[in-house]
Amino acid sequence: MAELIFRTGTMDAGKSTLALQTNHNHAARGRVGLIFTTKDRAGEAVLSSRLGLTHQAVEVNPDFDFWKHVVQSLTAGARIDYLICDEAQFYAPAQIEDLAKIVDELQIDVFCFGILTDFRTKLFPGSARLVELADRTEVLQVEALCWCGKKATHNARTENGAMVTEGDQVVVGDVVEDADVRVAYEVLCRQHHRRALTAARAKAVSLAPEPLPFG
Ligand SMILES: Nc1ncnc2c1ncn2[C@@H]1O[C@H](COP(=O)(O)OP(=O)(O)O)[C@@H](O)[C@H]1O
Ligand SMILES: Cc1cn([C@H]2C[C@H](O)[C@@H](COP(=O)(O)O)O2)c(=O)[nH]c1=O
Repeated sequence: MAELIFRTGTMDAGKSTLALQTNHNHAARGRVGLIFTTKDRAGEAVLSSRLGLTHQAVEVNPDFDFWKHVVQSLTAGARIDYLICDEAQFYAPAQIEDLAKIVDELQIDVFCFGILTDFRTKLFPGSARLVELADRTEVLQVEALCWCGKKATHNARTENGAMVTEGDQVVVGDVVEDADVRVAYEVLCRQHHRRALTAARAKAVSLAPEPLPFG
């Protein structure tokens, strides 16, 4: 039976790497797959991992029709055993529903990869629909860490080095600790996300001079 699988984790957890490994492992056994992504940091129509691997992909725009694309390919004689779908948090809920239909009606495995929540800790609509529809939702085993050493569970957005909790849900960016980068991201544990305590702020606080003792 084909399956819809959602593999999730914070930013920088290794999702795109796993997407490329999944493709490699299936292709190595003679299975034929299609690769999709959207808004990858490396540019349009490319799936990139921070480990340096990249693969050409179909860019999923808001009006992209998965069902039509797959049915047209099959009708033209192509073989499709599986789909790899990266940055799936950005897909529209209707596109996720089409992926579920592809699994059920065409018996094609669909492997989705993406983050669950945004910088405000709110679910992305695409990820919410995946959690609702997937046969399995798996959290990546390789854990990204908060600066304190605990497992990172949340994605923080920084603007000019300071954590923000307001703004557009979608802003493409990377995890970098550099106050000169206008918009960046940092993974944190819940406690430090709640307190807006990023690595830079924690360092600044720990370097602040001790107040003079009174009396
Ligand atoms: N120089 C490096 N050496 C070893 N591993 C690295 C290096 N740079 C990045 N990584 C690994 O790559 C992971 C990020 O991979 P990536 O697939 O781009 O993440 P995601 O798609 O989840 O944002 C990091 O968590 C780390 O494990
Ligand atoms: C938290 C958050 C992230 N994004 C963007 C930033 C990146 O371009 C991607 C995540 O990519 P990764 O491969 O998982 O590192 O999502 C965003 O647009 N809004 C957010 O709130």
